[in-house]
Amino acid sequence: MPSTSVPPNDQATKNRVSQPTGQLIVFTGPSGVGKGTLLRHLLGQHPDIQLSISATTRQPREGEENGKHYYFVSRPEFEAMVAQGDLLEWAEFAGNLYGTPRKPLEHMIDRGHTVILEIELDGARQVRESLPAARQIFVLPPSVEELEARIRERGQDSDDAIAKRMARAQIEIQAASEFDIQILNDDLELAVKQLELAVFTQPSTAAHQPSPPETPPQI
Ligand SMILES: Nc1nc2c(ncn2[C@@H]2O[C@H](COP(=O)(O)OP(=O)(O)O)[C@@H](O)[C@H]2O)c(=O)[nH]1
Ligand SMILES: Nc1ncnc2c1ncn2[C@@H]1O[C@H](COP(=O)(O)OP(=O)(O)O)[C@@H](O)[C@H]1O
Repeated sequence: MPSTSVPPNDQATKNRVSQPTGQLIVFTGPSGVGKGTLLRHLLGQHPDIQLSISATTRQPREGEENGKHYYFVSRPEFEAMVAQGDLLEWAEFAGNLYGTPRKPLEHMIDRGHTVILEIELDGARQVRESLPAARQIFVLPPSVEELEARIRERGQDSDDAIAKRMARAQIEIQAASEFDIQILNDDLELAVKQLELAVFTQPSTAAHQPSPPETPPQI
């Protein structure tokens, strides 16, 4: 796959001499499927991979830190970011706004990093339009019942927030086939291995491999 660079949006970027560019990976799946868990394992093994930090109007959960898990902002602050073109993509999810700050992402990609955007379906679709070379991965749950059990077990969302997430989950799961790669998160260890493979395998290389002959060549 060709590397993905974020379109330049200022003069300094346009004037820069050519540098290695990294790849962008979009990572999507219904709330509670285990995206955060899978990424923690992946980043534990590959600390060079960067995770984009989103802006959100959601209230911080217990243990979440501003600037580490999210940039927690007010709705007017978020709307100002949108108006100034500061976000690569953004969407409303379960009553809150979420978006990807453009500048830090450009910086990481330009420095040659692999960067992962953990974002919901609408945002993934926006990135597919603006940066079609970004690899898109979708995580599936073993079942909708198991998904709800995981959200409840996590114990961090109100009943209302869980109901909104479950309603959205049905729509998101139906869109899984739009993504380049689907990973079933049933056995966690297996799913982490599949994620590693999805991130580190270059699909264009595989696509250009000659197919093996059906019968061994005659000598
Ligand atoms: N479009 C978009 N979605 C995001 C962004 N950041 C997080 N999300 C998604 O917003 C949804 C809700 O995230 P969160 O409130 O942390 O809940 P959780 O997924 O249940 O842990 C998830 O599907 C995230 O992937 C972003 O920058 N843009
Ligand atoms: N393969 C798995 N099997 C069982 N439970 C899992 C698995 N993956 C994640 N979980 C659990 O599911 C819950 C939701 O995971 P989380 O990573 O927060 O999901 P997401 O980031 O997609 O919202 C957590 O309690 C987590 O420990």
